[in-house]
Amino acid sequence: MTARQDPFRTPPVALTVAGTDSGGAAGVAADLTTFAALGVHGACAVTAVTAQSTVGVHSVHVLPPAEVRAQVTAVLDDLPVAAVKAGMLGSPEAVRLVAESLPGRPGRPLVVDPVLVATSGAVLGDAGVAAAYTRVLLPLATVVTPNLDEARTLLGRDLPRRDAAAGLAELGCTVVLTGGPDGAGPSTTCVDWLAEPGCVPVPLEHPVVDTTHDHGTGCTHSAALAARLAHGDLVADAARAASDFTTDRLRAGSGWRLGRGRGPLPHVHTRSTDPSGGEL
Ligand SMILES: Nc1ncnc2c1ncn2[C@@H]1O[C@H](COP(=O)(O)OP(=O)(O)O)[C@@H](O)[C@H]1O
Ligand SMILES: Cc1ncc(COP(=O)(O)O)c(N)n1
Repeated sequence: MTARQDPFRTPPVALTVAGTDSGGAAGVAADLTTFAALGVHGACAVTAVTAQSTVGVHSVHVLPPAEVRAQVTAVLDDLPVAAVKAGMLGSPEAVRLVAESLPGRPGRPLVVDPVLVATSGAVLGDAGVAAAYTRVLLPLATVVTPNLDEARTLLGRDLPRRDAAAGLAELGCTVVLTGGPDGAGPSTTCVDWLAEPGCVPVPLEHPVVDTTHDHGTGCTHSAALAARLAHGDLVADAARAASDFTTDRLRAGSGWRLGRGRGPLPHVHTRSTDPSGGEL
């Protein structure tokens, strides 16, 4: 029996270090609801407060590093954190803080979603943040989950998806390069590339979901990956499960109509669309 089927079992704990989204779609909101959906207790350290909605990002307020450190320390002092997810960090200082306090290691893997630009195009991490990710944090991450634009910015080169995934894996972390629909004509398949250091990259394919409720998709995917690692999955299994969970939730939300722009995914509000009824 899994943790989700047995609500009386003490769940594993995952910590997200990320920004808030006032619209409740991305960042800390997506992470905590995804953790809950996958039978994990979520703790959080907030790095930035954003005024944002389904339409776009209106303002960003990055918190002082000392406030982020205080939250991380409070959680680590008390709770048995089994996995960490870093989302929007917002400043090079916060990137360094995560590297110092929460490096990936056996027993406490670190998933880094290197958030630089929101779906709406707003900048959530500048060139200094990108440089700190590459130099300081990615070598200490267990898994990194950039989209293609983020991977190209981090590498400073325009490469095809597979090569970008392999290039980042050379830093010593496993990479899941996420790929929503390409935009280059109608496509029925999304391909994420899984690149483990020293191994040939493997494509993880799943069907494209036609939906306007996709704000926070990358956050959902990386939080699901951290949740599965908190349950003890191997990285490759966690990556596949994260992809399945995200697709299932995109499908479940495709009939929702919330907001005037790109709406949130339903992490806990609707039944699984997985026909096998399997535990995602
Ligand atoms: N429309 C979609 N249909 C199916 N899967 C999708 C869709 N959009 C994104 N995904 C999947 O969601 C996950 C997060 O991807 P992505 O959208 O690239 O993240 P980000 O929000 O960081 O750009 C990946 O597994 C990706 O393949
Ligand atoms: C606080 C915060 N963190 C992350 C994202 C990225 O999510 P998306 O790529 O769906 O805009 C976001 N918009 N806001």
